[in-house]
Amino acid sequence: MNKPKVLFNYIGHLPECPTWDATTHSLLWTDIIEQQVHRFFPESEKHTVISFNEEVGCFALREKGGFILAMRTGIFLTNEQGEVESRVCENPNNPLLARFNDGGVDQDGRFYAGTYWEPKTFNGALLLRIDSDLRPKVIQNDILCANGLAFSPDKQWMYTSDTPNHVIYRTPMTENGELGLREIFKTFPIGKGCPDGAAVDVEGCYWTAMFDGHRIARISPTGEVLEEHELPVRCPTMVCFGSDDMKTLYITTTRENMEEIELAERPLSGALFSIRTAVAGMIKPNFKEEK
Ligand SMILES: O=C1O[C@H](CS(=O)(=O)O)[C@@H](O)[C@H](O)[C@H]1O
Repeated sequence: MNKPKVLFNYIGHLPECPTWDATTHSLLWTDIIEQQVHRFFPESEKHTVISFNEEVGCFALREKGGFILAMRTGIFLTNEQGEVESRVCENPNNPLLARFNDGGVDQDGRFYAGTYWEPKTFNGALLLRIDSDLRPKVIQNDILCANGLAFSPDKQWMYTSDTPNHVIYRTPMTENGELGLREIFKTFPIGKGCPDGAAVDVEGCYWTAMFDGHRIARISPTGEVLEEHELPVRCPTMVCFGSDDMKTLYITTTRENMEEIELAERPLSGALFSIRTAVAGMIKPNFKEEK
């Protein structure tokens, strides 16, 4: 089995939302706490950073060029340089209590972004969807930390996870994107790591970062753990597929809330890793707008 490799010499604070840009052959990700979007070109090792005024929980590339970004106070459209063109909507949660976290785009180009209920007092977070008409809809609630968004290749299931609640959910979807009732897909015992950001491969298997669990797991559509890939860090945050054959799994990790003693023991906490996989991953589509 392939071992995870360090992608390049970079240590982030809270890297999330790795996104492969097939047009430029580059990998993007956000560093939520540092309020930045990074881009790395694996061939040339060129690295660029765009800074924002708020935490960027997640983002997607727009079909028209530029980004759709879920920042603490709302969802924004920007150009390629990250300059804000318009605000799509406000954060439907109180932004003083909940920032945006995980998100992405489904195969029909709709953008989803979930929040993180930071006081952790109850499941106060939610999942929001922006369709091509740019109208926001809250599509799910009863979440503590929205995570793990991914879609099955047959478009029948939306997967999500809730990291501190140790659970992966799946929700049936109709052809036009209507969602049914959320159901539990898999739960995880306390102390063995919790499901964080995820991606799906062409066989419909769900690859999840196991936060607090030092590993990435590949889970079959029936919930069986098929593969596990150990990492030299405790907290991977999210994965995405990329490269020309879509057989490279890129992994973000974090050093958020870690003590000096742990950072000394696991100095790669916050680095980006990659693993070559036997099966290709699904392409992450760009966000589609009508106007
Ligand atoms: O996605 C995220 O998940 C983690 C895990 S937890 O909610 O604390 O269990 C969190 O630390 C991180 O800030 C967030 O981006």
